[in-house]
Amino acid sequence: MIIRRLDFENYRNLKAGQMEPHAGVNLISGPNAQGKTNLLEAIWLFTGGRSFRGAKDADLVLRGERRAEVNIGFFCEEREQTAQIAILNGRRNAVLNGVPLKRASGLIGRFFAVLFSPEHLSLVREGPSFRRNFIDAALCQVKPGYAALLSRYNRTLVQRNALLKEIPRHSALLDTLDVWDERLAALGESVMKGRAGYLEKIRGPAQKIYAGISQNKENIQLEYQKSAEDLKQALYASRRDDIATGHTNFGPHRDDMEITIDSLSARTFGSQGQKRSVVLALKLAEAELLFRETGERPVILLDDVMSELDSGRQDYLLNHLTDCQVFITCCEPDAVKQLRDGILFFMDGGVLSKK
Ligand SMILES: Nc1ncnc2c1ncn2[C@@H]1O[C@H](COP(=O)(O)OP(=O)(O)OP(=O)(O)O)[C@@H](O)[C@H]1O
Repeated sequence: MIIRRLDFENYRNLKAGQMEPHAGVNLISGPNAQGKTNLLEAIWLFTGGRSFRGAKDADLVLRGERRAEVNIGFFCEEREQTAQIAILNGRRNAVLNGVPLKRASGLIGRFFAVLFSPEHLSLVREGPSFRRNFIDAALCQVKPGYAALLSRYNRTLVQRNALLKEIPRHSALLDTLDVWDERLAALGESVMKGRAGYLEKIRGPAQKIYAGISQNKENIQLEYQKSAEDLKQALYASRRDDIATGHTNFGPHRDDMEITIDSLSARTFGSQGQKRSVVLALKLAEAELLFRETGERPVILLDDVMSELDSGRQDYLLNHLTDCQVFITCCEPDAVKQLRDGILFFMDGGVLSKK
């Protein structure tokens, strides 16, 4: 997947401009608040997803204007293609190869990108839900039916929890718990199998990439941690606790992914740079898996990735991701000097220029 050209009009603070990116690395430098992230966000919208900053579509239009538009020409599935995103009246519309799509989400599966943004550091810094979400989001992209399975599991979990809260007041309802346990255990086992399987696949690429980032000085290990080995049995055994607390204490909603660097927990012992490197390795490994599943290498979007990384790690990102097209934003003037091949852009007040 290669973006050949991109133009924008009234997208956030990007008034009007265009770029012809390099097929390799595109480094977008500039001081804070100039529009670098806005540019990555505009590219991200072509995945069919919403703003990765949780913004409403209406907020994506330059203040005071009615309509925003972003166009790309890109090479995918061995042919040149075009796509357009337009935002009008708080709605995002998409056109693919001249054909208007019913919904902007119709672009899902037609344009692939993998994004690193500083918010993703929660994956290592925060609690298990961020790690579960990472695996779930990645699986939804590559495994047909996984999103539906997950939502069935979550719905069943909500229903079981509602029942647990009712049982103390209506003891006859205890008899119906068997049915819900059976259902939840079956769905839960499938979710856990899917996640553990994904981890098996991503482990090798993530280890290789992490070794590259750390210049072969460190190793990471990823392990899926189940809250229960036999879910049906665990649900049965914890009924008393579950009824007392009013929620289900075992299942994939309580699982985690343990990440260690040289056998020490990345969350507890990792430095800022190591944590950042772990998240990068996971994201780049996700891109590798997308390639294996779809045959397309996603565009890599790295927002504000350089800070906290030493020059060796920065060098890896700038000069060793040779298989895919990469867009990197950065504020560090020194990082820019390390770029060996690629194009250096400068963003100033929403105006993009080549350096
Ligand atoms: N709808 C909008 N209309 C006009 N300006 C906007 C709109 N949305 C955001 N902005 C402006 O865009 C700027 C932020 O741009 P962006 O987040 O891309 O910065 P950045 O260059 O990535 O900075 P940093 O290096 O700090 O991450 C802010 O000044 C903000 O006010």
